[in-house]
Amino acid sequence: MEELLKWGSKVGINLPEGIEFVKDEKKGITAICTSAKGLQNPRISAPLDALITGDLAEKVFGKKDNVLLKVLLAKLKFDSEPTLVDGIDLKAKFTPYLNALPNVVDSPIVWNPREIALLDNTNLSNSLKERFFSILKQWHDMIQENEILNSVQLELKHDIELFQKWDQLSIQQCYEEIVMKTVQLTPAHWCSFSSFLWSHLIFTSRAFPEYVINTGHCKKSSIMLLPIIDLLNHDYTSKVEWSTDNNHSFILSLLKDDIKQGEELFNNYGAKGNEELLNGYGFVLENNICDSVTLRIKLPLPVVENILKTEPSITLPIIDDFTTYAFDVNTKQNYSTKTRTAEDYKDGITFLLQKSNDVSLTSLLQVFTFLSKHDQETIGKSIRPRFEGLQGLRNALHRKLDDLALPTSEDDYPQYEVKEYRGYCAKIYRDSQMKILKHSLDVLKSWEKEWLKDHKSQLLTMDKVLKYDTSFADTELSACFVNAEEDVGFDSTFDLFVLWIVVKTKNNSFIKKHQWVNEDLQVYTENHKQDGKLSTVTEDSQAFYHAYFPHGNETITLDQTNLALNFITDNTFTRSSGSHETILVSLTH
Ligand SMILES: C[S@@+](CC[C@H](N)C(=O)[O-])C[C@H]1O[C@@H](n2cnc3c(N)ncnc32)[C@H](O)[C@@H]1O
Repeated sequence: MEELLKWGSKVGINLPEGIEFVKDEKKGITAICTSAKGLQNPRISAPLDALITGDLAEKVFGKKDNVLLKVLLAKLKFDSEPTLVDGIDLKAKFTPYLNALPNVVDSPIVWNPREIALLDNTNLSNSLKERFFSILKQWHDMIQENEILNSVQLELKHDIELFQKWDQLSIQQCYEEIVMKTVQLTPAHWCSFSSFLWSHLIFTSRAFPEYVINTGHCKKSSIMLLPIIDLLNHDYTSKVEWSTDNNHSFILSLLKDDIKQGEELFNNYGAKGNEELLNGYGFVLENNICDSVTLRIKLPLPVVENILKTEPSITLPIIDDFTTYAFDVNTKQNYSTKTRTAEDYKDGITFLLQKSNDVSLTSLLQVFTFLSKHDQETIGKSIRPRFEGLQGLRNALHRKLDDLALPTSEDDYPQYEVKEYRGYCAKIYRDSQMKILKHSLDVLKSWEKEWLKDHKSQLLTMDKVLKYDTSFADTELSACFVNAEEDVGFDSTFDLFVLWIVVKTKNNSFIKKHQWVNEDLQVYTENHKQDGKLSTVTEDSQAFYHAYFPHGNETITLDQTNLALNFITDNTFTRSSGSHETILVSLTH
């Protein structure tokens, strides 16, 4: 560290008095205020010449590009030969910085198989191979495309073959064949994938946007490294400003005028959840108020097209709407779906559930409502699809929550050790994901309770039917089964509703309180006269009829059962919680 600070002052990095860099077991290097008087709005600045930017990559490899910048860092770190730019050896120039960079960033990308097993059933584990491949592909495509790097291809044969047989590789092989060389800093070649992976993680965990010093003259996505400034750890409450001057220096200002002795100085990497922090930076925050659960829903593109066309008010975000870089303090920008087409959703619709707001939950519910809607129902007016959508969403969240509670496969990999810190990160990440899901389920439950209350007069439960329609309960139902050889049991309130409709229409005996059901039935039959829906007996209706009347029934026909079953299917929802109660919703009431 001393060497790095000495180098920093030589190259013009300006650090205020009263800051000491101290090693912390969990956070690595931390910047601590040592001044008895405290620090007031301290600023750290670094001149352009002390930075590692895409311009250097361009001078070495002929093109300014983030991937080539990562290759440059790998070259400086692992190539024993000098890297000359304008007569200066960059390797020698940046040695103190290169030596101070962490050997390993604790991203799950470089965890061993046992550690990865601790993440079983989380998003991070489910997408690990996909993310690993996208880094490998970045490296592979760059090697193929760049003429200067073409010359080293022969030495990269092993890694290129790994790329080619990627589909057959297990996580364990990735670890053994690639990652071990990365974490042990023993890549076969400076341009190998193992060295690229080290560099890639250095960039994901500590890069800054170049546009701060080069506004309008670089791509928005261009990144760079800022020695010493990048030693500051993350706190999402820290107020900071990133700026520049006429000489393109980078200036980090901490907007806090009372940093006390012993306090840590923080940068702010943005409002990031633990998934993003763990994946890109290798750490998590306990009680992270920015934490979220990412839900990706893949729908057939014609369905997406239909939503975009008919329900433009439904918000359909994609992952890019949330992707933030190390440098985006203003995360979760506003996004507009107006100009999107179904093709934009080929990788799915992405929602980020958070405890702090219900925005995503509301949008998700709209999507589930849309998916539950029949042709004659509308999103705004019909309450049945809203209730059914809520049940569908609740089921989906429950499944995710249940998956997260399953035991992991950690014991399958006894040959590997678990690093305590990684075990800790996995636990905090998983627990927080579960807490957010439970919170969302609680919110859905409270919404359902509210709606049930608000729409009480339009809803009918079997309990209420049995309570008021005493003739059905006492005689009409049993009369249907007088010839049954065995006692008949009713599987569900859904089935009872179908039988109720069958019996009441046959006997024309709806009680006054339930006349609206009779009216709804007329409307329903009328609505479906044109489309022929009711003229074909469905397989479900046949199965229902044969289950209850295996030897037929003298007074109840298959056609009547078909009408009742269709009516009940289309006009009820079944609660997913507890009793799985079916509730009839009025069309006209
Ligand atoms: C930009 S660097 C900060 C300097 C770093 N501590 C070092 O030793 O080089 C980012 C890395 O610091 C660590 N880090 C930053 N903020 C942290 C925090 N709030 N808690 C734990 N680790 C943190 C993580 O290892 C992360 O990858």
